[in-house]
Amino acid sequence: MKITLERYHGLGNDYVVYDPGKNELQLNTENVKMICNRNLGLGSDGVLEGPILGEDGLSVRIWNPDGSIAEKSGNGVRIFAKYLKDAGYVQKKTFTLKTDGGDVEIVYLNEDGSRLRVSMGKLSFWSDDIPVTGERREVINEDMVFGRTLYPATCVSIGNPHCVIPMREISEPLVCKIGNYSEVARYFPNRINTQIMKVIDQENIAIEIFERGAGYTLASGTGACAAAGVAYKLGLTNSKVVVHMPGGELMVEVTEDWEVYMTGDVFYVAKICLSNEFTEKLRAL
Ligand SMILES: N[C@H](CCC[C@H](N)C(=O)O)C(=O)O
Repeated sequence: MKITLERYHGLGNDYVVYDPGKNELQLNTENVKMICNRNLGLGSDGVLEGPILGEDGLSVRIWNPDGSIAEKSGNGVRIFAKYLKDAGYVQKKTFTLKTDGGDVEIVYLNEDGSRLRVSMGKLSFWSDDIPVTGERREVINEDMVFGRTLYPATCVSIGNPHCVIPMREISEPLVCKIGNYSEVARYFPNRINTQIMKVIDQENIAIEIFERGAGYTLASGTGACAAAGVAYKLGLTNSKVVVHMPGGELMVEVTEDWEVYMTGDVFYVAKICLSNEFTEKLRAL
């Protein structure tokens, strides 16, 4: 059984693509964790399993490195769209990709598909969509306790759940300190992705990210869309902003009815052929 995967990254948020049409192994929580393990396996911020071919189109399953499945990934769908072009599954300039968190519209902006614009779907601040416990309301600027500190949290779904906290200064240590509590806080039945956000000016924000099921990452597409939506909702920025992250920038645009468009790059790193020994290890999990 020869297993090959393709490694890409979106602004330093790295994924491996696992094509079930080319590989026999059935992915599961345990073998995904082993593949993503940065010491024992390939190391990755997740696995993109697909294309899964259905009557209603192409879909991708998004695995987190802790073995959980995410509804959507912004860097993930850009990377996967590039894979689909590289592997010859898609020739058109634009197409719809299905995810557990809803359909996204992909537009290739250049010849090799390394720059893409994605219609990421609609933002919802409603507690039952995210979800957040308590009576049904929009979760805007609510005091939430993470660790032993109170933070002004605004929560939003873009298919997957996000908590965004505006701050004067942001840093990796700070988002990790908060994220270790917020990810599993009692407010969030499905856990949560956390971004702390610094508003630079009306057209620029910066975020640090602690992802659900992955921890600290250098960039997050859905995190960037969530933060841009929160900044606009709170009246802190215009509807079109550049989101600055440690791994790079994404352009995010929010429409009047809370649809979100994200534009950014991805990069193809390598084809990876697993050793027989590692393949056997995965098959045993
Ligand atoms: N860990 C996230 C999914 C990946 C998000 C991020 N890598 C992106 O680019 O959107 C979750 O459990 O919702």
